[in-house]
Amino acid sequence: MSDLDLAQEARRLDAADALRAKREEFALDDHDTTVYLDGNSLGALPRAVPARLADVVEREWGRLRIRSWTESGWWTAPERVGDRIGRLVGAAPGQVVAGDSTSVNVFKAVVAAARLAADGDGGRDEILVDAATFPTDGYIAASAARLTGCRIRAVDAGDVASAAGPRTAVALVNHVDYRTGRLHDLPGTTAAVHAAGGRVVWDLCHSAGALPVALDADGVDLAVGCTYKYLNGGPGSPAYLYVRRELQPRFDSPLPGWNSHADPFGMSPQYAPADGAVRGRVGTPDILSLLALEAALDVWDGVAVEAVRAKSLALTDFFLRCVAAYVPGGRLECVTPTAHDERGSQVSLRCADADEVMAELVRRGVVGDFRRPDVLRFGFTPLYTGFADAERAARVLAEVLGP
Ligand SMILES: Cc1ncc(COP(=O)(O)O)c(C=O)c1O
Ligand SMILES: Nc1c(O)cccc1C(=O)C[C@H](N)C(=O)O
Repeated sequence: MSDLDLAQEARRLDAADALRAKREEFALDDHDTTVYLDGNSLGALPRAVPARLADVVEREWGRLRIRSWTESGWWTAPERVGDRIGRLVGAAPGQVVAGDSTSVNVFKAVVAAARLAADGDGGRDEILVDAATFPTDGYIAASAARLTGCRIRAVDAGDVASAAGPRTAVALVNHVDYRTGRLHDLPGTTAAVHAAGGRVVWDLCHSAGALPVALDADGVDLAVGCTYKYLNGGPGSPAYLYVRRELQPRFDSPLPGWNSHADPFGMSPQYAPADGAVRGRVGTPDILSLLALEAALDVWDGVAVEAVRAKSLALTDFFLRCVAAYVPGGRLECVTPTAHDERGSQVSLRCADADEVMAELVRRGVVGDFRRPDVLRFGFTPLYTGFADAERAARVLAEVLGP
């Protein structure tokens, strides 16, 4: 198909796109000159956030000051925002708490899961870790292992189900691989680890807000994720922790700060954990970031994650078609699976001199990112990425790679 045909098809697909209007809710005023395909690293700014943040600063902090902890709902914001995230990851209210970083929540979840296993039959001393994990998860799991007397075993995420055995305390797995964009089998892996008697912690950083996640329905024990990618919460916005309701009474946090106390203002020297998701809190929440995130989540009102997923797959399929049509064979290797049930919301292409290629793409207005040693990563955020963006990105990529 010629460039013209694909450009026309892109316009037709954009015109028929039910999510098209959502793009206007984001500050993407440079979209004539820039194609932003890095929402899997830092989501774009929802237009409503600056005014809300100004209100939080000027009125809630500036005028109400300390009263805002109660009158503006600051104190309960971690659970309130957690519930809104819960809707996007298939968690009924009361199981998700927003706060801290993903790294810190990985620590809480893995140590708590290892403690649960020790509580049970005691013979479990193995933490399985996705061998290709985003590094922070691996570092933290290794520290959690040292603290809990466990040992780490790294296995491919796809092999966790078969690797889980009588020694497995917990498996820490990424739902979508950050480098390749491979989507792992959450229901099957969770069921297999459970059948072996272990617990599973899922890292949802690259799936929440990009595809349906069914934490409750799939029986997940614990999950963590960030909110600055597909949830558009802003740089360093709070992460979240899901603790399945049945496990909450036995969730023994390794970071039992005063915010997780049953009576925080009792200021007791004895620790008594709160019930419910609150138990996952640590110290004072980062209110400015948390309330920016809360405002950012408004873009999800009236949006079904299933519709986002359908568009994500259509966008990534279309991008791959455009790349195949425009880029001469042999220049790129796609490392993202083409099967829909194995693909997240990104396309990763391996090529020579990928760092220089990405730098040139960015200079020409196509913003993706480069992951060492040789991966060009393009993230597709269906709430604001269109088919014409995908076509243009592929065309500019072909220009950069040359004949
Ligand atoms: C899978 C995954 N886990 C964790 C993180 C980062 O954790 P943190 O929010 O603590 O920086 C990222 C990205 O930064 C990630 O892609
Ligand atoms: N969290 C990030 C940051 O603070 C600076 C730059 C990038 C990031 C990222 O989120 C990287 C991302 N998790 C990745 O998948 O590569």
